[in-house]
Amino acid sequence: MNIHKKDIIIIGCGCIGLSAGVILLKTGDYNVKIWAKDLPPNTTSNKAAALWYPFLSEPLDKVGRWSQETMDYFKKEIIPLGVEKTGTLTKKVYELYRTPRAQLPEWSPFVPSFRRMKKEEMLDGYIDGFTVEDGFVMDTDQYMDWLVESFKALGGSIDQREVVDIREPFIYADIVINCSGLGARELIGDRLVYPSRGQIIVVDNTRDISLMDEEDEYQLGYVIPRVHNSVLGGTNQQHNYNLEPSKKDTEEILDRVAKISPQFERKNLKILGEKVGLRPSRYSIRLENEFMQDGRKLLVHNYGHGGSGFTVSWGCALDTLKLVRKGADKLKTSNKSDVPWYSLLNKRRSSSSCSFVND
Ligand SMILES: Cc1cc2nc3c(=O)[nH]c(=O)nc-3n(C[C@H](O)[C@H](O)[C@H](O)COP(=O)(O)OP(=O)(O)OC[C@H]3O[C@@H](n4cnc5c(N)ncnc54)[C@H](O)[C@@H]3O)c2cc1C
Ligand SMILES: N=C(N)NCCCC(=O)C(=O)O
Repeated sequence: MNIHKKDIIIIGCGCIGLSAGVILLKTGDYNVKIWAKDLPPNTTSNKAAALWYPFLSEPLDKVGRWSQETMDYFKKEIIPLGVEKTGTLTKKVYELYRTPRAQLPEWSPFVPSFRRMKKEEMLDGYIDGFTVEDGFVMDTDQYMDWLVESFKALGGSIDQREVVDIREPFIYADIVINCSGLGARELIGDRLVYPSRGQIIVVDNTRDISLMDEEDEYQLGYVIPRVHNSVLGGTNQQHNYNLEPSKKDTEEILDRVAKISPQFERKNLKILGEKVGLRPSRYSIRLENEFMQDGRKLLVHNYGHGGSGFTVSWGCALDTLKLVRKGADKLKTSNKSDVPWYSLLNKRRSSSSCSFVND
């Protein structure tokens, strides 16, 4: 531990906590430790599809900027490292509608390659849609392992431990980053965070374009081609905590993706497995500073990313760094000595100059 660097503890080892940790460590200004109850592959992040596309997260203007910054970060720092290392590929995505969509998504002005689909691109049965040429998809387990490796290579360390009382990490660090996802519900009592249950099916075929039938934001139909397989989805069941795959959901997902194109009919698919994750949904992503213990401690909140954690992860990590810098400057230095008051008595006897402050 380098004593000239500020110590930071991040609660959470999902894509949000790990991205924040990498950005903080890259500055060279901080010693960063992650404390997390569950580590990859046992996080929600590992259960994600995942592709770059804002979904089930607010506020849409900030989600737009964070998504664009994340796409830039992937293009500059991750895609060039190669798919074998990071499990990430650039993939075009089509968002398909069976009814006309007059409104463009509020986040679209932030994404240069976003446009409405052309007639000649449309799939049978659909009449409208949007596309992003340079989105990315990732094999989430491989990408999460790369994130852990990158965090550790930069000097970060990871302790598997549950935080029951938010004051505990402040014994060891003046700055704590709360990347606890759905866990914020218990950890800090934020009842505005709730689970939106997502189930996916992993199949062996890979395709060249991500296809998402977005007609119904609860009964989802999507096919996301990844490096070694494709993911079919999905569900969006609010306040559902069931982590077991449901046969009924599997059947309904298969029916929905078969409607996207006959090439995804059951007879053409080889199912490799199913995954369930609980999206950390909230009316708005919480990314803000909270001063604790009379302004001597800083808690930076970065949780509630719903269906867009990967899509906004690096944009939120960069804003986390800005919040740490802004908050650290305002921290009151503790007038409470770390040394217990009674140990000053000895000093008092040896030198009359010592003045000692009652705590
Ligand atoms: C089926 C599905 C598909 C998805 N597809 C996509 C997609 O295509 N694109 C996209 O951008 N997003 C997608 N998402 C959403 C994305 O997975 C989430 O937004 C993201 O994983 C949230 O990351 P996180 O790090 O906040 O949470 P998590 O991955 O849940 O990590 C939270 C961490 O905090 C720890 N923790 C919590 N409480 C405590 C505590 N008290 N003490 C210690 N540690 C604690 C946990 O153990 C864990 O390590 C999908 C989600 C699902 C379920
Ligand atoms: N725009 C979308 N439909 N995204 C769906 C892709 C998977 C996902 O984000 C989720 O299931 O949370």
